[in-house]
Amino acid sequence: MPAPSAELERNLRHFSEQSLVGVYVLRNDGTVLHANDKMAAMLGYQRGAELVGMPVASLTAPEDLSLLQENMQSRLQGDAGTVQYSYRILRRDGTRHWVEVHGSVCPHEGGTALVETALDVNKQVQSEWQSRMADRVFESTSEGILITDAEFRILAVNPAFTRITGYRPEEAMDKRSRMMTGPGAQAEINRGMLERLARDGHWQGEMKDRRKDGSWYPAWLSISAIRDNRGGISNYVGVFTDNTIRKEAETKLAFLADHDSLTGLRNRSSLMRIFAQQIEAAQAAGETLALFFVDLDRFKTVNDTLGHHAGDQLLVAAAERLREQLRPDDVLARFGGDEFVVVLGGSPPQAMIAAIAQRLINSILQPFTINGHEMFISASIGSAAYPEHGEDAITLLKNADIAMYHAKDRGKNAFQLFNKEMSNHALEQMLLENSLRHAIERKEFELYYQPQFSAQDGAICGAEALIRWRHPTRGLVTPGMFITLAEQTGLIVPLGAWVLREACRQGKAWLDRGYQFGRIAVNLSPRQFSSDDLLATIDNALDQSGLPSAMLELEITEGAIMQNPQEAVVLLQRMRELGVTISVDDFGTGYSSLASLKQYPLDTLKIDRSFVKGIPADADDVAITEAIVAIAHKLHLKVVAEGVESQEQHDFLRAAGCDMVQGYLHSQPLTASEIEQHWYLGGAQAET
Ligand SMILES: Nc1nc2c(ncn2[C@@H]2O[C@@H]3COP(=O)(O)O[C@H]4[C@@H](O)[C@H](n5cnc6c(=O)[nH]c(N)nc65)O[C@@H]4COP(=O)(O)O[C@H]3[C@H]2O)c(=O)[nH]1
Repeated sequence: MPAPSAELERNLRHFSEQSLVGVYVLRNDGTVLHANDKMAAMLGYQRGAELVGMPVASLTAPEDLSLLQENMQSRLQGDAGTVQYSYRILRRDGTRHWVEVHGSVCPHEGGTALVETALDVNKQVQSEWQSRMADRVFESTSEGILITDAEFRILAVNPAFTRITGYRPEEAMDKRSRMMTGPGAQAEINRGMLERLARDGHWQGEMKDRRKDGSWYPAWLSISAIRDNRGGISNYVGVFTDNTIRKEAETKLAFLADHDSLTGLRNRSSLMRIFAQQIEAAQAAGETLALFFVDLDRFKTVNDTLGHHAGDQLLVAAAERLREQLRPDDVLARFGGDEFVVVLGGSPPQAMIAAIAQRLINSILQPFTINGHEMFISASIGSAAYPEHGEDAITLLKNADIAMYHAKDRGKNAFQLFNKEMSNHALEQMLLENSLRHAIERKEFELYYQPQFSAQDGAICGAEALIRWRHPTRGLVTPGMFITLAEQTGLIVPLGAWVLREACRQGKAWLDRGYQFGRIAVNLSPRQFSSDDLLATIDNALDQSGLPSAMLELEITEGAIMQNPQEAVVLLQRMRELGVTISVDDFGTGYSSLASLKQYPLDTLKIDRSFVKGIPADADDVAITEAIVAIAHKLHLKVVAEGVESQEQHDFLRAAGCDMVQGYLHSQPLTASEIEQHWYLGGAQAET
């Protein structure tokens, strides 16, 4: 073949430079011999000349290099004349770009050169890829998708649409979408769905849709409007899910929050809310209400002898019997354990109240068959009426409880209406004891914390844990009302163990969150102090919580030590060996001689509130306080003054050398979250 004339070669070069496709010629060693400007532009360079001499490998995405090399080899070996293939070039900025190449060979200096014309197909490849992906999403997503025209006539649906609605694509095609326009959607259309779509191009909300089998279900639907070139809406794309399961879960959760999981009756907290609303409504309408407090007699015996499972079955059956005796709008709640509460509205007359109570009692008297055993129990019912026996839920519940107690006292299986003579002290105590027995398992106790501050510089150095009882009918009860009773009945032992566990748990939680609060002080009552398992209880509380033992301070009253001074020495010594610190509470009231103190392993003395109260006016209190501080310091003990209410008391105590102060002047006892706030805000400093 004759060599091209110089003119032809010039023209070819010119043609190559003008070309809209990229052209490059490679030597058989893979370096660039010639490249046009279009090729250079595709690769991110200014001029084709810049590429001359560069190895084609550096202009190719590494993952496609072997493909390129194979194609070059087959041409160089004469196996192929022209080839066509696509690969990714590597641009100057490191990005990749798809090109479609037509490759051939031409003679060059007695050998062969490779000629490549490259077409930029990047956009095309990407859009094909996107459309493949969109197809895959359309096919495989769990959301139903439907595409309609501007009149909501269905053009396409995906498999999930069929799964949710039951309609196959051919059944849905060309029909107007009922979900978007049908009766279930009417309210939304009226509420401006179409305007929203026209204005914002998007709408979402809940639709009622009907499946092929005729059943309705809630669909969470989101519609997007697609516009044509002239800006008009040409299509809608709807994406929806079947909301049934979520709705059911929401309803179930709401139900669980308000109902007792065993019997399905209202629980105590929802009863209190409903009852308060009923009282308000009755007050507005000038109506009366009747409240029953129902307690199953001998339930505990069944539970103890046949086990919890049988007990549970009995409760469910008893609840069902009570429900059968009432009208649907009477309120029936499980108050706790074997106690139920009924509220009758609409001014029930006295005779009717008694008749309904008797019906409830009779229903429980019928034998129950549980696990093949026949069981006989009975019920005692106390009743109180609004507004005659109380104007708020708590008072009415308390009075119905008192009346119930009277019914039990009269030999059980009876109904008793409350009257004012019933509320005497002895009975109150009995009731209190009764509910105290259930209070731990019902988680009715809380700990409050009163901070202790350094008298000298105001820094926080500890907090005393003080128990509170959130009583179901009496509200927040302070320890003065029940600690003595708990002592007398022995309930203080499990209660005290709970206090220890809870205080240690809370202390460790604060520690983990970085609070510097010094020590947590926990009161030990005399009965706890003499209980055999005290050391094990302390050890367990520390062990379970992980609170360092040095951060726990145990407060023992002077009286408790004096009850048995010899044993106290040994016990205190062993407590010390656990690593806790020990303080003597109410110091000055227990007639211990100050001199005898030195035989006890103590860390702190707490000056009783009764002395603090008198200072600085009362000379005796002043003298006692000064003496306690002086001797305590001689014995290397710290002194805390409790019940500090005034600035004068504080100033006096500071001047007397008292180490720490605790009292309303600085802070009331606070809930765990309040005291955190206090530390944070107060920068752990008392203001005085
Ligand atoms: N007037 C006055 N009172 C102040 C002032 N600052 C604090 N107080 C109150 O004084 C009591 C101090 O606790 P305590 O002497 O150990 O006296 C305690 C303690 O003996 C006992 N107690 C409290 N929690 C527990 C506990 O968890 N276990 C045992 N065994 N006893 C506890 O009940 C007692 C009374 O506790 P609270 O009612 O919480 O009463 C707390 C506290 O609220 C003040 O400035 N002025």
